[in-house]
This record gives sequence, C-alpha cells and structure tokens, in this order.
Amino acid sequence: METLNDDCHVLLVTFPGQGNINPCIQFSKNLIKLGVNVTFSTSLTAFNRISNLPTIQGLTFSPFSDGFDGNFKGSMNNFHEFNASFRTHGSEFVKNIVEDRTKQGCPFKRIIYTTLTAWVGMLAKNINVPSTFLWIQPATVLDIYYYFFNGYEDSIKNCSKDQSLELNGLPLLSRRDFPSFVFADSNDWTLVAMKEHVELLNGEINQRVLVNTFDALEFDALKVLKNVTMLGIGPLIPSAFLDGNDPSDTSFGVDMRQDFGDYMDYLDSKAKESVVYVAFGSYSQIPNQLMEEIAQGLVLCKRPFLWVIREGPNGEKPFEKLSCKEELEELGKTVSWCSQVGVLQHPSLACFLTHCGWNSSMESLASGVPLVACPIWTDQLCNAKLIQDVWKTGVRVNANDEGVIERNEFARCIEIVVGDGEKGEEIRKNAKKWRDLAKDAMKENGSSNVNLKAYVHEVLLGE
Ligand SMILES: O=c1ccn([C@@H]2O[C@H](COP(=O)(O)OP(=O)(O)O[C@H]3O[C@H](CO)[C@@H](O)[C@H](O)[C@H]3O)[C@@H](O)[C@H]2O)c(=O)[nH]1
Repeated sequence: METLNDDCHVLLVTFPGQGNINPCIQFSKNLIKLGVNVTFSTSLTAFNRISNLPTIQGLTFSPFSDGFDGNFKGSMNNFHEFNASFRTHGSEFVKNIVEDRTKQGCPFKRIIYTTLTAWVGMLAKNINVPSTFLWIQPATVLDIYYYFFNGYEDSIKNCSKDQSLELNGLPLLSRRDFPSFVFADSNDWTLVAMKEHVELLNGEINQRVLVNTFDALEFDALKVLKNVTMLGIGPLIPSAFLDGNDPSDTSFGVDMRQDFGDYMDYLDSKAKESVVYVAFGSYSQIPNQLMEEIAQGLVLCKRPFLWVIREGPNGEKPFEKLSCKEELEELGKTVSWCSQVGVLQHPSLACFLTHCGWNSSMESLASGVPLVACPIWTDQLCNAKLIQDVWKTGVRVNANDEGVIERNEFARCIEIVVGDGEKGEEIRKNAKKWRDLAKDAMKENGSSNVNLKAYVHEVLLGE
C-alpha cells in the first residue's frame, strides 16, 4: 500500500442503497491502497442501519441527515419523496463540508459521485470543485441512456417486442433488454436522474468516467461515449476473492440487515456444486405470485437450495404466505440475509437464481457461478441480456403470454444450468472463463488495476 497523503483527499457521495454502498466501499478501499484518503458520505437512514461500520485507515464516514433519519420504513414507502429530501439535504451537506475543509486549508481534491446522484456532479460544477462520475452498473446501460437522450428516445421507446435495435458498440437489443427506466414517464425521478447524468456527460470533454466493469467484459461498450473516456475499474468486490493480495478483505463490511450466519454449516453439509442459491438483492420486493412460482419451481427441481427471503419494509413475512412451506423446509434453507460474496465462493454452489442486480451479476461472475436470470426492473433487464447472450454464463427465464413466469420455467432453467446437457456444460465452462478474466483484470498489471492507477496518478495526484 502506498503512503496515505492527506493532500489527496476525495469526497465520495452515494445513494443510500445497499447495492450502491457496497461497490462504493470497495472502490474506497481500492483508492486508499493507492494512497488516497476518502470521506464517504450517504444519508443517515442507511448509516443507522449498519451495525458495525468498518475501521479502515484513510476512510472517514460522514453521514448526513436526509429528513427520514431512522425511519427506514417511511423512506421505503415513499421513495419519490425520500429522494427529493435526500437531494435537498445532501446538497446543503456537500456545500458545507466542502467549504469547511477549504477553510481549514485542506480542500477536497475531487468529489466523486455515483449512479442516481447526478445532483452532486451539478453542484460540484456550481461551486467550482472538480468531480468524477463513478457508474456502478454496466457500461452498456450507461451507453443506452446516452443514446436515449442523444437522439434515440423514439427508436428505443417504439422498439417492439419482435424487433431488435442496433446501436453502435452494443449487442442487438430488443424491447425486453432495455433498462425499464427508459419506458417510465419522462417526469419519473429515475429517468430524470439518468437524464441529468447524460447532460453532465454531454458537457464534459476529456474527462474520465469510472465504471464497475472490466475491459475484457465490455470492450466495445466502454468505447461508445466519445467526449469522455470510460475506464473499467471493477469488479468492485472484496479483494480476497480477486487478486488474493489481501486475504483479510472478505466482505464489504457495511450490511444494512442482520446476518445470522447460520447457513455456512448448511452449505458445508452439501455435495460439491449441488445447491441452488436464490436471492433478489437488497431492494426489490418480489410479488407474491412470483415468490410462489419460484418456490414451486424449487420443489419440482428437488435440489437443495439456499434462499434469501427478506422481510418487507412493513415487517411482511413472504415465506409464511407460500403454499409449499413444508416441502421447502425439507428440501433447503431460507435466511433473511447472508454474506452473499461468501456464499458465492462456497464449493457447494451449483447456480444462482438472481434478479441480475449489477453487484450480484459481478459477484457471481467473479466467483464462476452460473446463473438463472430473472430480472425485475431497471438495469437488471439489460444485465440479463448480457448474461444470456453475450457472456453466455446463464439462461434467462421467459414469461408466458399472460406475463407470468411459471414454476416449470424456473425448473427448466435451473435444470439447463446445473444438469448434464451440453448447454449446461458450455454455460459452466463460460462461467469459469469469465471468473478467470475478472481475476486477471484486478491483478497488479490487470486492466482495471492499471486504469485505476492511471486515474489516481494523472487525475488525483497530478492535479
Ligand atoms: O442476502 C444478501 C443479499 C444481497 N447482498 C448484497 O447486496 C448487494 C445487492 O446488490 P445488487 O445485486 O446490485 O442488487 P440491488 O440491491 O437490487 O441493487 C440496486 O442497485 C444496483 C446498482 O446500481 C442495480 O444494478 C440494481 O438493479 C438495483 O436494484 C450485493 O452486493 C450483494 O452481495 C448480501 O450481501 N446478502
């Protein structure tokens, strides 16, 4: 590790979701290894839910009030209002902390802002502080928003179910492959946030945008934006699972839910590559009907499973509503939260039935675990396309004519991925290939490591 240098101190602001905080924490650890100090900020609503913040030299946590402090339930129930409040309070906070540090004679070198917080980039411009955008979804998804807001809105919105759209640098995309936000109302805050990101990018020249991906994974997609340089600096997952240089770095360390740790014995007791792991990230609540079909699909497969079933924001217990509870209890195990990066490394894992959140996608890719892709919304739809058709590390479930993904479909896809057929063999081989390439990217001379070092030396230390 290089010597920490307080002249090189950045402020990192992120949206307060687990799927945002995890990669940002890992990014901070990687910056610190290169001698950069990081002040990490997001809202108190998130911080109040993390029971044990990690102590890392060079990392300072600086949460701010978002108007919903301590009221996680309230924030989840009214997301639009929460985001507006987060943004107003956050803008005040960023202005004040930047001013304070400048007055103290140790100004921030840069503000780093992430997906969904373009307002931080806009504010940085207004107060004349340089900023960098860290995009924590695939480059392909950023490219799609870039095309969407630069002349392709109608072609994308009008792309029908049976049509494919050709966009330079991207695979052929059909309607179901686009991030769902592009079909949202133009006033929807998620689409507005993406528009702000693209407008900021349109106004940049020669800036670097950091992306949680790696060169080999999205070689062409990383070249789509012409006026800025996209740099793959991922996968942003604990380094023990990648370069192995720091065996103690085995978790993000910032879980917002309690991990009871009672599943490793279960995994230990199972045969090699036998367990189906099921999890849908940290945010989406799965509709009851979908839960039931997944449950029945697992019963049909008769394979051991580990299924993360989170409580709803109002304390709902979705497992209790399933009609096949007893059969499920005999076949496998459910938990309310787990250390997913740890679980994905376990030799007993056969496949991961996932919603294709980008962190889950990268974590499984870096662990060589093949996927059954069941995307729900946002980037997950595009991620599923990349998983099935570009990297060929999994299969995507299909809905029937009524839009229902049936139990037989879940069973069919799981069997393809873990069964003896040729397709399963190919998928498992690809999963191992991409795992090795992900690890290569994070090695000393790997592309992501070289890209991050160049950013730190040329942009942060060189300023
Ligand atoms: O039991 C669990 C379940 C999840 N996780 C972790 O939680 C994170 C979940 O992230 P992700 O897979 O990306 O899902 P979401 O939480 O749904 O993430 C949101 O944010 C992502 C980044 O912008 C988007 O790609 C997703 O679509 C969006 O839903 C991952 O690091 C997981 O390892 C655990 O540690 N334990």
